[in-house]
Amino acid sequence: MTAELKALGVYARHGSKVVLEDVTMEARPGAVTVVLGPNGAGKTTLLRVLAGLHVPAQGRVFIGNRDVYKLPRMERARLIAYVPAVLESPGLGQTVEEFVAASRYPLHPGPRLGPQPGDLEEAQRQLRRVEAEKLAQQSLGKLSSGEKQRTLLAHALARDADVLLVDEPTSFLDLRGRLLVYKLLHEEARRGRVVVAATHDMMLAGLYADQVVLLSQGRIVAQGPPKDILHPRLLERVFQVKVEMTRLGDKHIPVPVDIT
Ligand SMILES: Nc1ncnc2c1ncn2[C@@H]1O[C@H](COP(=O)(O)OP(=O)(O)OP(=O)(O)O)[C@@H](O)[C@H]1O
Repeated sequence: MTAELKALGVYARHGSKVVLEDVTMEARPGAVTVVLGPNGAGKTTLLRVLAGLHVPAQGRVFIGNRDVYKLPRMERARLIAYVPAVLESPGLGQTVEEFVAASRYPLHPGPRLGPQPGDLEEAQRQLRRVEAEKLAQQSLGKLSSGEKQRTLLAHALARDADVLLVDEPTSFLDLRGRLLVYKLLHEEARRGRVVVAATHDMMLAGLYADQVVLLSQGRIVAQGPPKDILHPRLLERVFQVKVEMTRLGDKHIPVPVDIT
């Protein structure tokens, strides 16, 4: 059973600029936690801090009682899969299938010897899940933005990690792709993983979040279940837009209708 992911009193900087201040949050297994905030709020930095990729200036990050920054690198890679918002890989000569399979290297002890038995099959399985199986033999450098985004998610899913951290996972996707990705994130959560997704889209948060962490100017403004956090007054203050609520089944969805 996966343990919860916790940030305690985290401060983070880029150079001399402090971009996260006193962030304390928890993401529990079984739930999709959405980090919601406008451009520049610190979402990417927070996800990278949680992933063990951006050392906090202060504070700590734990999976259960294990300090993420004290884990050996390969063990951390086995535990945490991080999906950046954009693919900036130097290995653009690789095929999509090779790239996705390479995500499984941390699962195999010893030197890197190329794909191990089962890795390519797992890559193909994850490419099918993101509806990108036709891309398997294409060069990574020749994909559209949306195709790259699907490939990045398949890459993370192939790691089979306890913790899945995804940064703006649907920014380049068509409507079916968006619905598919959040469906997959819920499937992963239901399998007992910790799933954290960052977005600036309050409607997506209303539709898909089990928990919301609302971030503004590097600080957490509120966190909890969507029904407690996604209130027009709070959202209007953070996003500086006028918000109306609409109902969809048992969900209350915030809809931005104008700028303020
Ligand atoms: N490499 C960097 N060097 C200096 N400042 C940075 C760097 N990366 C981010 N920042 C600054 O840190 C702050 C938080 O950035 P971050 O990318 O974490 O925000 P975000 O909420 O993910 O934004 P967006 O929604 O626009 O992607 C911003 O003010 C940004 O200008």
